[in-house]
Amino acid sequence: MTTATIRIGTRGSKLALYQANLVKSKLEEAYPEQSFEIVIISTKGDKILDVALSKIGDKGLFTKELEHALFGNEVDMCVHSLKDLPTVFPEGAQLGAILERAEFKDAWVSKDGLSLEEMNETHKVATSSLRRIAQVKRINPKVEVVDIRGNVDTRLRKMRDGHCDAMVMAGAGLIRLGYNSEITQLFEPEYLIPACGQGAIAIETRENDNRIQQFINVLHCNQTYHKITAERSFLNELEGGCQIPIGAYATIEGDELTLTGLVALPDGTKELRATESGKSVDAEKIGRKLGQKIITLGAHDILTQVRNI
Ligand SMILES: NCc1[nH]cc(CCC(=O)O)c1CC(=O)O
Repeated sequence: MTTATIRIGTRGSKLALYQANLVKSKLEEAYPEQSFEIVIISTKGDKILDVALSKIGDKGLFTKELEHALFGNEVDMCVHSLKDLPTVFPEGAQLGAILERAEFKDAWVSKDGLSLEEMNETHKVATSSLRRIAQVKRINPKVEVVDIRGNVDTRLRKMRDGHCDAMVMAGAGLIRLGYNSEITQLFEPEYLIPACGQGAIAIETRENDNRIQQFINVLHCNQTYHKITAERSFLNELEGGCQIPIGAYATIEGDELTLTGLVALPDGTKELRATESGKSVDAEKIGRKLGQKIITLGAHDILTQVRNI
């Protein structure tokens, strides 16, 4: 099965490149005769670095230009952090494959090794995710939360330069870039609920592109697919994006999937949680059911309040 060079589209950040190269090397291993290349595409999210992510409010911030390249036949697939992908694909695009999920927990990165619980009014915790802000404030309302942007290296440098005393970041991003030693602690998911799809790498393709689909099938992980389907269907039911404090994580035992979701106020004063389970193959239904359940608990009030801030 050898065809024209297959082009893999990615953002240019170190993390994005790492993920795209991971996909490339797995494909090269599976298809030694086929040639693959990486094509770097810059996105709006890479260009706007001075505005808090939660204020930009654009769902396809890190993905639109990549999809443009996909439709314009400049690339044959796009590699994304699934977390950055809107829950609904644009017409003509689809989730071609999802790699086995790596670390999905959030990590605590503390300059002097203090835990979040040990900190007080003098300590600054940096994160620009409303979901993390809400949960940090719930765990320890004393700390000051400050915004931070930029890639992982920039953030670590900013912390060393005194911008903050600690940060909450996706464990997956740190581990992929070799910063394991910077992780003070991983938060258990039930304590600090991760973002829907966190830690999963997605391959987006053109609909009906059978040639590419055949190549990427070897990368697909069905268990991960069920988990992220449940998490994203929950997110979709709540019409959430990265501007809203929503999180969820699924676990699977045997063929039973359990999904726990969170909707919170960014100041940490109110938080709703709920759990739903069922068969893995019904992941989408479980996500929708959990969304409905959390709405009956009062999620709409929270979401309306957040949108009006
Ligand atoms: N929002 C940015 C983003 N998108 C994906 C990751 C890390 C990798 C992942 O979660 O899969 C990160 C950084 C972070 O949240 O700390």
